[in-house]
Amino acid sequence: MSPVFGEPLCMTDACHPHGSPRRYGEQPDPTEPGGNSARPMVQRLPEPQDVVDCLELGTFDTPPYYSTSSESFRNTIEGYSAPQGNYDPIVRSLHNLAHLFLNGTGGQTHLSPNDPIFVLLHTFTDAIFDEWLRRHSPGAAVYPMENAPIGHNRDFNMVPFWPPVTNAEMFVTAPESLGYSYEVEWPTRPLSMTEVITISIVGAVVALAVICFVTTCAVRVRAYRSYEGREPLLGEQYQRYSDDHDLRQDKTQSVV
Ligand SMILES: O=C1C=c2cc(C(=O)O)[nH]c2=CC1=O
Repeated sequence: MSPVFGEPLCMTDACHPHGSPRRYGEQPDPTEPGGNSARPMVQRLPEPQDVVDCLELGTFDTPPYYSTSSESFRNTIEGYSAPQGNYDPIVRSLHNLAHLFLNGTGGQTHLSPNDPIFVLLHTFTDAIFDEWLRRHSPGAAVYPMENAPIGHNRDFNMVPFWPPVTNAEMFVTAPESLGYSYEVEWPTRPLSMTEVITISIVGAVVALAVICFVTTCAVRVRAYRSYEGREPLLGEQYQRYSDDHDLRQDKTQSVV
């Protein structure tokens, strides 16, 4: 039976042992082991603008280095903050929002890797992280040295990788250090009103300067052309005042 949107969902463990809502009386769908193949819990996916916003966050992580961190790129890309970085307990964005939209198997932490789309979602999330590192290295790209949850300080080994690899060793841009790169056309931020006004004013001033320059050149060329061919008042045959003056001085000296 196909699910009917808008019907009440059972939200108790008695109805859905894996913790996902299923309609009363509905049998688990073997192709959806997570259940909850009815209406998604959220009605929208992340937007390109959300990616633009989170890429602008200037700090990798902030205390308490947890899912409650505010103005933290890590917590924002994870999806516990608004895309602009402010933490709000009811907000789900970016990676988490995509998981919740997937619903069913892809929407539950302990099952989501079974959904093939998991790889695409996490690869794209890593591509955003790689782009953030590229844009903010080395200034803002600082991994917490201490006080992060266990296993998440800078020099701690990442669990469960073997041979051991520290968080710091993976806090590097992929093309330079890991031997792969992502081919993504990143969305761009639309200009703010202030930027539009500033660009318009600068453009107008530059245009005015060009017009003034061209007009001045044209007037000078015209003046020069109208001067050409006219007889100068003082021709070459006339002695200049300074020559005349020098001559007279010489004469005076010889008399004396
Ligand atoms: O598989 C996952 C499912 C998730 C659900 C949330 C949530 O924000 O409620 N976050 C998730 C991460 C997952 O990896």
